[in-house]
Amino acid sequence: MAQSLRVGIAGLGTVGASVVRLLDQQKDILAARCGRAIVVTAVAARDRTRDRGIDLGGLQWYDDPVALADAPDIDVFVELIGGENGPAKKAVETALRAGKSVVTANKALIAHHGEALAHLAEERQVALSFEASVAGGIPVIKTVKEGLAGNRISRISGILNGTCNYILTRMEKESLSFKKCLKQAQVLGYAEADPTFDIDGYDTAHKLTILAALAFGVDVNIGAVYVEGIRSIDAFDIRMAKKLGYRIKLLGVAERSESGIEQRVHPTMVPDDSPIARVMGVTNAVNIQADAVGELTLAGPGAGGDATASSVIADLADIARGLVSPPFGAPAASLGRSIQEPMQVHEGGYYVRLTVADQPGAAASIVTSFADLGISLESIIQNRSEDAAQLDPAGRSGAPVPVVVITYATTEQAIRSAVDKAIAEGYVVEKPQVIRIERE
Ligand SMILES: NC(=O)C1=CN([C@@H]2O[C@H](COP(=O)(O)OP(=O)(O)OC[C@H]3O[C@@H](n4cnc5c(N)ncnc54)[C@H](O)[C@@H]3O)[C@@H](O)[C@H]2O)C=CC1
Ligand SMILES: N[C@@H](CC=O)C(=O)O
Ligand code: NA
Repeated sequence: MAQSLRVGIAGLGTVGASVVRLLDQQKDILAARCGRAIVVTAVAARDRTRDRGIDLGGLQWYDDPVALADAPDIDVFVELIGGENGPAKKAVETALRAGKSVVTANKALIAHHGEALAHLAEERQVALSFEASVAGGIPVIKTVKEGLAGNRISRISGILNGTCNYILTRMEKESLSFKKCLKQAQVLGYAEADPTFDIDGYDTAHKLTILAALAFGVDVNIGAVYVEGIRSIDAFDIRMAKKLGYRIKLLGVAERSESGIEQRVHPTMVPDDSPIARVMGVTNAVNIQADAVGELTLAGPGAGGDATASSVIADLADIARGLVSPPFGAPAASLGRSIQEPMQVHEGGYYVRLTVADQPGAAASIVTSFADLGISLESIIQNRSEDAAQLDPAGRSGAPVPVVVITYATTEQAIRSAVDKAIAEGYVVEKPQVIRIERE
């Protein structure tokens, strides 16, 4: 059998520990498939004493991941530390400069520095692989880069953050608080070290921009993504969505338009009988629309140690087989500038919740504000329903009342103007809630 592939792993947290354990557990199957063994020979981690439930005996230990990245006795450097800059970036650059292939699960790093790192990898003719960085265990990067190489992709969208989908699912199904669900996602190892990346939508944006670069052959441009997270979604919106026949999901959507590429991340109401609405818990789903294959949907675990390790190991297997290709499919120098569609031109339906003082004329002023902007309303819900009563259980007269407006397709610009106009009328007493609706 050919020489073993010697792997150095930096970061032995949720994903790193799973990679070490799974590489050992699957060593025979991997050796048979790759024609050579894949062996962890060295690690870099901060705490030598922590019990990670894995056998680290006999491995060389580095305190500094950059020193590991430069070590002459590893062939591949695996970065599982995380973070856009700091030691992760320095170590990955060091490994690539030293002519070593790199595998990483770090979407923040790739979304911010992917192009520069791809140039470096291509110059040195080594691999820079990041299957684990998007949708955890789903082999979506391989699918787009290899499986769909003969397609022109028009749209790629989906649920790309396990933590947010887990939170929204448990809030809906078990009426748990946002805070409690987030805490549980952290305990299960789904959330980022700083979970604001999850709940404020940036993690989804990182993943989306990586997919957009692969799908459309454009630069990795995180600045081009419109981002909103799920922090403002509350139990009332979840219940209203259900009543109206929708479910709320955090979606990432990258789509070609006539004038550019739209990249957006925001909570979205989807029909509750649609396939995307049925994706629950930590599961992610990616829908791809392409000219030859038509439509394709991949679903599977989007986070968690073993599921993510599965993708890291798939990248290592490719490297063990000697497969090296440009990190973004096309050579980095050929990636075109993406022309970002401004969010204001986005068209679709909207859910708008305006909490107003319970006074005569309040609801009528909202209807007028929307009508003045030419927005057609599918429905307006403003009676003192049980939902309103829950906001104000005493049912006091004059207490704030939520007025929910569902619109037919209109533009983001029109909605923003209508909401501003409604606020200017003086009845609105809380920050409005605006959720986009995807009806198909
Ligand atoms: N947890 C998940 O489900 C998924 C995580 N990822 C990504 O994988 C990467 C790792 O994530 P997790 O394992 O969840 O994080 P984690 O926080 O559990 O593990 C990171 C480890 O890196 C260590 N570390 C920090 N600085 C270091 C340094 N200078 N030298 C050596 N080790 C250092 C930390 O002590 C920690 O043990 C991140 O980029 C994350 O975004 C990607 C997909 C899924
Ligand atoms: N925090 C991320 C981990 C995987 O990428 C998520 O919840 O999806
Ligand atoms: Na993946």
